[in-house]
Amino acid sequence: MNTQPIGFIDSGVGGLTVVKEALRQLPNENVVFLGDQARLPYGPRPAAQVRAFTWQMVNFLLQQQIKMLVIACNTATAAALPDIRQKLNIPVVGVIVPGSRAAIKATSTNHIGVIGTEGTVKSNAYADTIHGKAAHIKVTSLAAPKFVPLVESNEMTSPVAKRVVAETLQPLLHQGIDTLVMGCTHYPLLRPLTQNVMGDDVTLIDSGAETVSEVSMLLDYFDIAAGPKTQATRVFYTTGNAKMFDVIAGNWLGLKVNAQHVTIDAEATDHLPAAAPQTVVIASKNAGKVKELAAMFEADGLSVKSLADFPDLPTVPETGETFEENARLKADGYASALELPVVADDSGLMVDALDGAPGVFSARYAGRGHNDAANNAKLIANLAEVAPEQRTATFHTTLVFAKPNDPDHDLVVNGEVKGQITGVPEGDNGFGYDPYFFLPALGKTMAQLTSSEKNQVSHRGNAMRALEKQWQQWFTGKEDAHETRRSE
Ligand SMILES: O=c1nc[nH]c2c1ncn2[C@H]1C[C@H](O)[C@@H](COP(=O)(O)OP(=O)(O)OP(=O)(O)O)O1
Ligand SMILES: [Mg+2]
Repeated sequence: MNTQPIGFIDSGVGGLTVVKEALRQLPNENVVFLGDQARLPYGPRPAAQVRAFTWQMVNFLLQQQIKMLVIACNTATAAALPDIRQKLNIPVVGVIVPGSRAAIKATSTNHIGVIGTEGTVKSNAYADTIHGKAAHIKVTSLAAPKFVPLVESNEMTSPVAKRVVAETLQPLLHQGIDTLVMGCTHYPLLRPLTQNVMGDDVTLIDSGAETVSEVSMLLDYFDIAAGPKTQATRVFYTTGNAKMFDVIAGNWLGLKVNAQHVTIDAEATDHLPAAAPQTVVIASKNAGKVKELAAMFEADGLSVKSLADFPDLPTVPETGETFEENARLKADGYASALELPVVADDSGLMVDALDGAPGVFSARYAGRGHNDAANNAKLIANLAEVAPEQRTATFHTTLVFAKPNDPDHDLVVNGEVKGQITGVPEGDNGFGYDPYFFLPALGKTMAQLTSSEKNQVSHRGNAMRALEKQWQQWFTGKEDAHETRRSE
């Protein structure tokens, strides 16, 4: 008989779904739980950082003399389980193998769906585990990054939750999936909504609950179970707000919970970057711009969305008088509407002989509506009397990167390229004024360049290179105020 506690760790309250199952299946066991809510969510963080945070939690629980460790977090299991298991001399259990095993047992169509955080999906841990045991099974994985914030804000049953769950799960419907792994310990708190969307014929696998069966078996195997006479204790720690934790944990476990707030080794984590986004939304309706910016962001390893992915979003009007004002309006407006980090571009052509026109009015030079042909015709007409050597012009781009609801900390960069306006258009690539914008150094118009050649010399490419130097640091909140303050 061993009355030392079993330790559970998670990024937040999600691990409580595992604890709940442990209280049910193993009522004699003492339990100590640590949720790292101060640094939640783990899902979007780089694996190396998740590993570092997980080790800090482990070290905290080792001081509580735990006899077994349960990593009640899929993201942490995917990133850190092998390393931790190898270095500790107590049994260490993760959630991915038990969840995979249960899913294989449940499926009869041999098509399993997996929902998880970006980190878990990216690690491919479920697909690899399932295929390692049963290669013939098809696994379709989907990141559901919006689920964790819903649970942590105690929004499990709100209309917002209902809409988010329905929208997120849409891609998994009508594919023959008969088993869905809830591959994040937060997700069972959204189980009723999830079941409703997937339909009653789909078996939902609660990886956490399956994990407790494994814990139970290992307690017997190592002969370290607590005896029947134990007066079991349950101790809860959070690195975040203890009151909020008590509310969610109390409701979920049906217990009076009195969590203690703890700080775990914050000093050691100071140098670590906060989570950088893995997806950027390019807040533009111009397919030409989106294509160019997407190519550059994708080369940096980010996935890209554009406003075309959010067709119902109202258009943000460009009422500013400068490129920067308009780019800020678009970036701030769309970032708040989408609750996501976005990049906006405001750009245009400035012709010296026309005193900088069309400038910020480039898109509507010939009137409202985006008609490149009409804009170009007006440009050429206005330059009819201007000699070729006086047709010098500049393309300008202002890019603004914005976080949701934080317009005072936008990251603003500019890029330009100089050229000449030709009388005869050349080339079919690019968009807008490209066929008339001649680059003397290359002997070609912008429309005669491939998109990657254009990115190497263009105003947008130059702005993007300035952005690449700064955005990671800016995103993690350690930006240099000079680079981000309003430049007017
Ligand atoms: O590389 C370029 N090559 C050719 N033309 C370009 C370029 N870059 C901007 N332009 C022109 C197109 C448009 O006439 C105006 C931008 O207007 P601007 O409001 O920033 O963009 P937009 O309305 O087309 O899309 P959105 O506001 O949704 O990003 O300058
Ligand atoms: Mg526009």
